[in-house]
Amino acid sequence: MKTVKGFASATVGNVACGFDVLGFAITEPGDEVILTLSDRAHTDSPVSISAITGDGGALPLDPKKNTSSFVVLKFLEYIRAHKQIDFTGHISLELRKHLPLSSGMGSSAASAAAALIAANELMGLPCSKMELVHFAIEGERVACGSAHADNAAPAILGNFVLIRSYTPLDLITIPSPEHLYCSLVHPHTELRTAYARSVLPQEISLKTATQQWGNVGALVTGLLTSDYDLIGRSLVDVIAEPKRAPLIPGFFEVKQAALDSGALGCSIAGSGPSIFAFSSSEKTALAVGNAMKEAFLHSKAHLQSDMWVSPICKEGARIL
Ligand SMILES: Nc1ncnc2c1ncn2[C@@H]1O[C@H](COP(=O)(O)OP(=O)(O)O)[C@@H](O)[C@H]1O
Ligand SMILES: N[C@@H](CCOP(=O)(O)O)C(=O)O
Repeated sequence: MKTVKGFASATVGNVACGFDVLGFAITEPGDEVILTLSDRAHTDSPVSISAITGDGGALPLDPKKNTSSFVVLKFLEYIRAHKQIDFTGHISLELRKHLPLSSGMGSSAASAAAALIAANELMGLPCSKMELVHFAIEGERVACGSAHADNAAPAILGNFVLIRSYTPLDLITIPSPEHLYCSLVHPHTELRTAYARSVLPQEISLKTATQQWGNVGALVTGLLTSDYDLIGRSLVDVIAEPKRAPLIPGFFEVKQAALDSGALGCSIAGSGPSIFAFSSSEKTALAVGNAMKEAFLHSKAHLQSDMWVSPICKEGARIL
């Protein structure tokens, strides 16, 4: 018997203007996956889920439906076909969820990334982290019906990740400026990723497109040059935020509270309902996060929320 524990932290997809093409990882919180390898096949499937904690019983135990076990199945198929590793044993998977579901914090991606980093360790590191991203993206298709990489890629790789192309997959990791901090606030309500995607327009005007890609280029430039003002000016989303903000009670009050407290910029984390803000110091990020929590509480919905302040995670998914 051999046991390995993997960890992957929360991620923020889109990063305002980068819908489906930009995301970053924070350091905490995250999901843990414990894999136990045994020589004998216990069931027809080479992977089974022994336990899930922290999900309130919401997640599927079927190994083909839970993102954590599904990606391990895909990983085993891949190393058999491309790495000449024919796995004949059994892997028992325990998932410990510390990320809230349907939160905008890349919950399904974190489960998948933690499982993949553990499986790769268990099988003797046959794949690079970049190879593992492919399986994590397929896990997103199982979780919410779309194979978007802006949570999956940073969950595995850390840092900021720009997805230049999906076919073929072309990912660029972008280092974070030294003094960039994220305030992430999760209101106690759910917004399913699949639904939040269903409200988006299928077509946009040329004017809207030029605004959006101008900001993506400026945001990437700001990150690469540590230009904090440019980062803040670039956090403008004219595609998803206008459609999704009405789905988040108190969004506009929370965003204004963040900016009034010194945030560089603020927008929806992923597909929401969480909201993130960037600051150029940890002290400001803490003040911004607290102001955002207060704004949720005093909004019409009187929402309680959880708040984290974090630098950008540079390591990505890792073994504990
Ligand atoms: N292991 C898993 N962890 C989280 N969500 C999962 C998992 N397996 C399946 N899902 C489903 O994935 C969907 C996407 O939600 P989730 O990823 O939690 O949202 P977000 O990415 O906004 O945090 C949810 O409907 C959830 O039930
Ligand atoms: N690009 C995706 C990001 C979804 O992030 P999640 O954390 O809410 O799953 C989208 O905007 O749908």
